[in-house]
Amino acid sequence: MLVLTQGDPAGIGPEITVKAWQALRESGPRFVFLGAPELLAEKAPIQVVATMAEVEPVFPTAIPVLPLTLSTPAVAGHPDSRNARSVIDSIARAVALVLAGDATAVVTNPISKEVVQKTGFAHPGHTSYLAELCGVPGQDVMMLAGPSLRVVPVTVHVALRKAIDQLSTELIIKTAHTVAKGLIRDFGLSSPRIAVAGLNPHAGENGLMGTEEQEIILPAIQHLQQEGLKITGPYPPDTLFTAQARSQYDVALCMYHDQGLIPLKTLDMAEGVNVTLGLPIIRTSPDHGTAFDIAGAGKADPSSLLAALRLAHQLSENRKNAA
Ligand SMILES: NC(=O)C1=CN([C@@H]2O[C@H](COP(=O)(O)OP(=O)(O)OC[C@H]3O[C@@H](n4cnc5c(N)ncnc54)[C@H](O)[C@@H]3O)[C@@H](O)[C@H]2O)C=CC1
Ligand SMILES: NCC(=O)COP(=O)(O)O
Repeated sequence: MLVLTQGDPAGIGPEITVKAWQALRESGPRFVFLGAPELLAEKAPIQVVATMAEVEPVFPTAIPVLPLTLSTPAVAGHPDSRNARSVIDSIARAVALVLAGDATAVVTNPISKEVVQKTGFAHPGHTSYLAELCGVPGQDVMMLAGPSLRVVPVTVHVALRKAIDQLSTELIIKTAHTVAKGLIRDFGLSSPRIAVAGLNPHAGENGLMGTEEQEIILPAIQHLQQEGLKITGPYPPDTLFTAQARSQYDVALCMYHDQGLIPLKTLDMAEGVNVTLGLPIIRTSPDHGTAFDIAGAGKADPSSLLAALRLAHQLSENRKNAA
């Protein structure tokens, strides 16, 4: 049984939750929504439950809801930081359910980083908060996975100037270790092929356009190769995502957020899934955000959430079988 968080109540989370339930109610995978019941109640049959034991038989006929309270009524498209507490509580309670063995994986609906950070939330998003909740702070790695491509940004939610400053040989090595372990254990790849992007145009062209490749990235690759990893690069970023290049690797290690997420969303926006590696639990999420601009309009596409629910189920089965 998966647990699906509320996400921002003013975003498209409630709408895609209902659409996902309509698609999965007969076939599964089954999930329980951990959020305010009124977000779904007008759009679909719901059943408020008190414990996880009640969830399973409810799913084919109603969305099972473990209830949370909002501080103020949600208005689609108009986020309100007074509801940030319930957004954060939903994530924390979902993780606790999985750690306790009452649910198999956490799937998160999108949150607004701006809204939660206004209330003092100290994390740039779910990913590092999940690691903290799981007792493994700093071990989290973000991976976006789609049918065409997997990407991992080595630096994530920081300004581009800071991302360049944050890049280090040690960070690349640590990230690659987590990626290789996750792809082997959860995705069933026996020897994942990792391609590493350069940072600069033409991957620096031998120092002509930047030295990070020679000073930071190449030493990490050489170290990891000596450990036996199938890792190559640094490759010029502009040709790393062609169909021919993608056929040569299982995951691309990217030096900053948009270097990886632009190709991923361009190729796979509808079916892209955000997976957190490095945790003792499985967590997935749609690749998109809160989409406040279309919230409440009935236009939201549930495909990425559906892919996230299906992948969470598959990964938890893989992990169970591997154990
Ligand atoms: N996992 C998460 O919690 C994520 C949260 N965010 C947050 O979401 C907020 C908005 O971010 P944006 O950059 O505007 O990205 P966004 O993904 O929310 O929206 C970008 C564009 O794509 C459209 N779109 C997104 N998902 C769609 C769907 N399922 N169906 C139809 N159209 C869809 C939107 O209408 C908008 O035009 C920010 O606060 C950001 O931090 C962004 C990405 C992931
Ligand atoms: N760009 C990906 C994103 O914003 C998701 O972040 P997180 O909330 O999963 O950490």
